Amino acid sequence: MAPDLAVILPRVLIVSRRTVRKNKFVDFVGEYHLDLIVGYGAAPVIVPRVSGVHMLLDSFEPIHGVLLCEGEDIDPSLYDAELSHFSQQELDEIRKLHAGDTAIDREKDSIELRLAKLCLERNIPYLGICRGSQVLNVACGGTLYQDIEKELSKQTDSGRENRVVQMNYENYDGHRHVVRVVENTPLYEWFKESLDSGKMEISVNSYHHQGVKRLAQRFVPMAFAPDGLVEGFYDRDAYNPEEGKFIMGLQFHPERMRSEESDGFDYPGCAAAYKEFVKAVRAYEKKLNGSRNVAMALKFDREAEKRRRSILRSFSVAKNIYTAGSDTISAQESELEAGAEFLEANTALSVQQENRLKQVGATVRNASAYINRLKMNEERQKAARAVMGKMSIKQLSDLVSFYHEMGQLSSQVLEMKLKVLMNEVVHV
Ligand SMILES: N[C@@H](CCC(=O)NCCCC(=O)O)C(=O)O
Repeated sequence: MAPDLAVILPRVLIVSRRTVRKNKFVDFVGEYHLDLIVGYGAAPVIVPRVSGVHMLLDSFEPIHGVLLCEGEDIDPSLYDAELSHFSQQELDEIRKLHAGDTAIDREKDSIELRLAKLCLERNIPYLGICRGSQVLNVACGGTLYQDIEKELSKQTDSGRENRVVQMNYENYDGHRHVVRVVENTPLYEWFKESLDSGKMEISVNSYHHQGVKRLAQRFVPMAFAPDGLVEGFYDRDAYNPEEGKFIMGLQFHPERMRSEESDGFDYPGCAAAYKEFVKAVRAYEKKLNGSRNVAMALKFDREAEKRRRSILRSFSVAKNIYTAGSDTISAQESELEAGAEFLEANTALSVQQENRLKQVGATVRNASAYINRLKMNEERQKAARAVMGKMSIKQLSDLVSFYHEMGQLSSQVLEMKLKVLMNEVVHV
C-alpha cells in the first residue's frame, strides 16, 4: 500500500519559517496547514528557508502545488520603489510593536517569490495564507502597506468606527474582526450558509500588520475589512479546481479559526480553501502526468521506429552481401550490428521470421550461435515431450493448472513492475 501511495500523491511545496529554539535556528511550518494538506490527499514537501535553497528549487520537482503561509515582513524594497514614508520615530514604533515580524528574512522572500512566479508561469495551483497572499500580490506587481495601522488609518477620514484591530497581542488567537464577503466569488460559495442575513459578513482572525495596498490587476477581491483592506482575492480566469486551476490569497487564517476548547472550526466553510486547493493540485498532477505520458509514448514510438529502420537497413545490407559474395563485409560491418544484435536478443522467432531472415542473409554474422540456440530449443522440446508422454492424465492436468496459475501470477507481478517502472520514468 505505502509504495503505491508514495507514487500517487501529488506534492505541495511549503516554505518553512525560521525560529530560535535552545540557542539555535530551527525551521518550522504550522501543523494545521500540514494536517489539512495531508487530510485532503496531497503530500506536503517542506522547503527549508536555508541559504542557497532559492537556487535549488529544481530539485523539488515535480511541483503540483504551492502553499505559502506565515512569516516575517516582506522586504518593502520588493514592492515599494520610494521606500519609507515613515519618520525614524514611526519606524521605531512599528519595530517595537511588531518585533517578531519586522526582522526581514531575505532568503525566505527570495524562495517564496521564485515559487510564486513559477506557479504563475506554469499555472501551478497556489494558495497564499496571510504572508503568502502578500507574496502573491507582490509577485504580480501589486504593492503592500508597510504598516496598516499607520498608513490606512491615516487615510481613513471616516474616523474610528471603521478602524480595524489587525493584531491583538492580548487576545492573539481569540481576536476576530468582521469582513464583508463579495458575492459570486469562491469565498462566498464556501461561507454562504454562515453569512449573517443580508449583511454578507463573517468574523475572521488576524495576525498581520502589512496588507494589500494596490491589488495586482489580475486579481478580483473576495472580501473587505471595514477599513477597506482587501482580505481575500483570486484570479477569476485561473479558477477551476476540477481542472487544476487555483490562484488565491487569503489575508486571514481559516485553518486557525477554531474554538479554543474543541479545536472545531468557527464555520463549516473554514477548511474549504484547503479542500478546493488540494482538489486543484490533484487535477493538476493528473493533467501533468497525462501530458508527460503522451510525450513519453511519442518518444518511445520515435525511438522504436528509429531502431526498426536501422534493423531493416542492417538486413538489407546483409542480403546484398549474401547475394554479392563476402568481399565487402568490412566496409559495411557497422551497419550489420543492429541486425546481429536483434538476432541475438530474439531467439523465439517464428518459422516465417526465421526463413525471412535467412533469405535476407542475416546468417552472415553470429549465425552459428543462433542456429545452436534453435537446435537447443528443439532438443529441449523433444525431451519434454518424451517425459510428458510417460505421464498420467492426472499428472498432466496438474501440470497444466500449475503452469496456468504461474502464468497468471507472473503476468500480475510483471504488470505491477511495469507500472512502477513507468512511474519512475515519468517522475525522472
Ligand atoms: N509579517 C507579515 C505576515 C505576518 C504573518 O504571516 N502572520 C501569520 C503568523 C502568525 C503567527 O506567527 O502566529 C505581516 O505582519 O503582515
